Amino acid sequence: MKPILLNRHSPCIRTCCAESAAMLSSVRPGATTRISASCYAAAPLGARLDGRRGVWHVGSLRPNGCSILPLQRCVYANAAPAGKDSGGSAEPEPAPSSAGRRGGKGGRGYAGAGAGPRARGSAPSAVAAAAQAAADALFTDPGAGPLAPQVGPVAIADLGDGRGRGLVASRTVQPGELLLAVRPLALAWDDGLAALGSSLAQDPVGSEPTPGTPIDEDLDPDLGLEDAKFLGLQRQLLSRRYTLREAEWLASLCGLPPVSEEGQEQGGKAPELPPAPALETVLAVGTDTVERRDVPLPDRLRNRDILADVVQANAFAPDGGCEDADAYWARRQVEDVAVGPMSPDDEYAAKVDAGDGDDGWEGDEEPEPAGPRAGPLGVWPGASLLNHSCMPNTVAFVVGDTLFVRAARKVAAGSELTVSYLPVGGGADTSVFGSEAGAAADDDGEGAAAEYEGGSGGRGTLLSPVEVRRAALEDSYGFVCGCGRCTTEEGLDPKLRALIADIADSTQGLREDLETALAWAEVAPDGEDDDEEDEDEEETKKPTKKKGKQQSTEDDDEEDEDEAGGATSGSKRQWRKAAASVVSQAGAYVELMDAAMGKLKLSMAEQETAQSAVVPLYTVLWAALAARGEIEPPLSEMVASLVGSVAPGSADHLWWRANALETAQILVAEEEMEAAAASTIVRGAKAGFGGFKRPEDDRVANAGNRCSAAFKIRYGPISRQVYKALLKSRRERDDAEGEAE
Ligand SMILES: C[S@@+](CC[C@H](N)C(=O)[O-])C[C@H]1O[C@@H](n2cnc3c(N)ncnc32)[C@H](O)[C@@H]1O
Repeated sequence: MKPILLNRHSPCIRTCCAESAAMLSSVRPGATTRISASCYAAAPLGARLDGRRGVWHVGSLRPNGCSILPLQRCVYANAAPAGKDSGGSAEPEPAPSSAGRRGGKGGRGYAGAGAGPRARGSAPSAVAAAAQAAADALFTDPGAGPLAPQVGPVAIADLGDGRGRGLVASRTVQPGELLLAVRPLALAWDDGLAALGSSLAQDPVGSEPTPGTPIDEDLDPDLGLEDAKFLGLQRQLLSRRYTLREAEWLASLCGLPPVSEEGQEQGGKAPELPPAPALETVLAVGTDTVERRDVPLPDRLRNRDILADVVQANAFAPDGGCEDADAYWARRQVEDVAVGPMSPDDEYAAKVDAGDGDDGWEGDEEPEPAGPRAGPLGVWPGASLLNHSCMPNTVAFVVGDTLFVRAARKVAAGSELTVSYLPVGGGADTSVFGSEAGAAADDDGEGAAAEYEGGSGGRGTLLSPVEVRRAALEDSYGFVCGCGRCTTEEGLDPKLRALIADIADSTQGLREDLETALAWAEVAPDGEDDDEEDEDEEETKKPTKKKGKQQSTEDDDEEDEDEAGGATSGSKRQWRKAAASVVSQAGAYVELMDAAMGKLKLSMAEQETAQSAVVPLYTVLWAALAARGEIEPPLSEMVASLVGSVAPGSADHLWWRANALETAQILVAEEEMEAAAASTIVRGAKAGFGGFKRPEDDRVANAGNRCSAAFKIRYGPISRQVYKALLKSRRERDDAEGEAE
């Protein structure tokens, strides 16, 4: 069997791996597929990681061409039909482009095109057989696969107490479990908005809504991105055609009774959860292979105010499944560390794959990677019944245009399933209604809490204190959040609350101080050694950030005195002092917090709430330590970036969370082995064998700390139990895999 090689820099394979792992089943049985070394999601399919070099053996065949996530820069792996050997090192036909439907992006070519042969041996037959069975189960056993063709253990419930309807778990749900997979009623991507603006201006919505006024009336040339998205959704709801089920859902979201096929009202019948889309539908984004859409928007819904309300109350802005450009490049770096730098062939293939649809090399110019895009704003039936909590137990993210909702922790049978309407903060702008609700906190402008920026540019976030979160939610949705975290936070000891508010205020100041420090670092020399002579002026101008060795504050001051004068040493001195000051202030707050929490005998819930309230402080502290070179980059940075960049709630994500430390250990061990080979003699002579501190200890701890911070930033507080559950499920999976092999 000839191998098929996928590009190892195919981000979506990892990012959305729980869903896209299914795509691996499209590869020829026994084929060798080379993808990211960290695509652990493939394991449940029976794929096996070969060593640590990113080679997977996959053992299943889907006769159809597979095009995972055509919106992103994904691999198209068109396996030849069963029994038909393509007769070479994988030259599948180009996958049909569906990306052109959105924002004019073209399809992508086969990732391996032009990359040359990178064949590995075929998979051992036992592994291939196991993989085949596992992959087959994905399609034949409704409960087995990540895209099982039914909705997860979810039921609609009338909750009372002012929260209206909601979703509850119909049985105990494990962390990471898929709860919903839903296709949208309307969807707006950032990159489609320019088109939306001009199309709204030139092509007003055809049929004038009655009895409301045309949506286009709101259009003005300075329309902001968020408003344009909301208008775009209204326009789509107005002008598109629906399946009967969708029309019923829309009516239900409008608070109107559903209509039968003959147009009769069906008096208050509660909507059923929409069935999960078939795998083929999810993969072939934008096509309607399951149900025909032939119902126009019912006249009674042709009302601008009604549609505006539907959008306002029900639109989600979940994670797009692929991360933003920074995280994408950060991950590329990590991959380089993990599997070695790309060969020129691979680099070329990755660029083509990430580019705008060329599937071959044309001309001299290299195609530029397009970079992943942010998530869309959309209305998804079913998921629109999820109520908010500041300690949500689910996360939502988009693959293609399908919204996936997964459990972020264990949920007991009968408990309500919740999601956060606020962005999580800390720069990871994963949110449901993030921009709207977040912006509301800006206007509030009152008191210390309102000034607190919560790590997300002045917006109320999941990490903001209770007052800010509540103000944002009340402003946007008109409810006062009474979730467990809000009530716990309210009930905290007044002194501790005051301390948290104080810390929240100070964090923004510290963040600014750190920025100042980093600005100084930009102009400081890039010398390895602090007592070196200043570099020449050319070097001084280089915009580099100092990431040097560990250095105490006292040493800094002493050595500053020794330095030659002038702008260079001045910059260096300023940078060190500013960073040292941030470290010491943030450190003092952390100690205060620890002391306060130690004195008050807090319950677990109170501890978690208090800790989550100061996560932004920790972020600043880590950044300041890194700026001073006290956390050794790049490892801790890279592990944290990686953890932060995968789709929240995906199996990949949960895996990374639970195994960050282990990952760091592997990376460090690898690095250390290499370093040791080079410097055993020197180190042995300096410290004596066994006499020196193993350098990985701190670095692993740092990586672990940063990962759990990233976890908190995404999810809010996480209990020990959940963390244990994740580790346990990981261990169980490892054991099962071990036995299978
Ligand atoms: C996306 S809908 C959720 C489903 C809604 N409960 C229903 O019955 O259709 C959003 C609306 O639900 C209500 N809601 C959501 N979370 C809530 C909470 N934690 N407390 C009170 N009301 C909430 C608010 O009225 C909000 O505008």
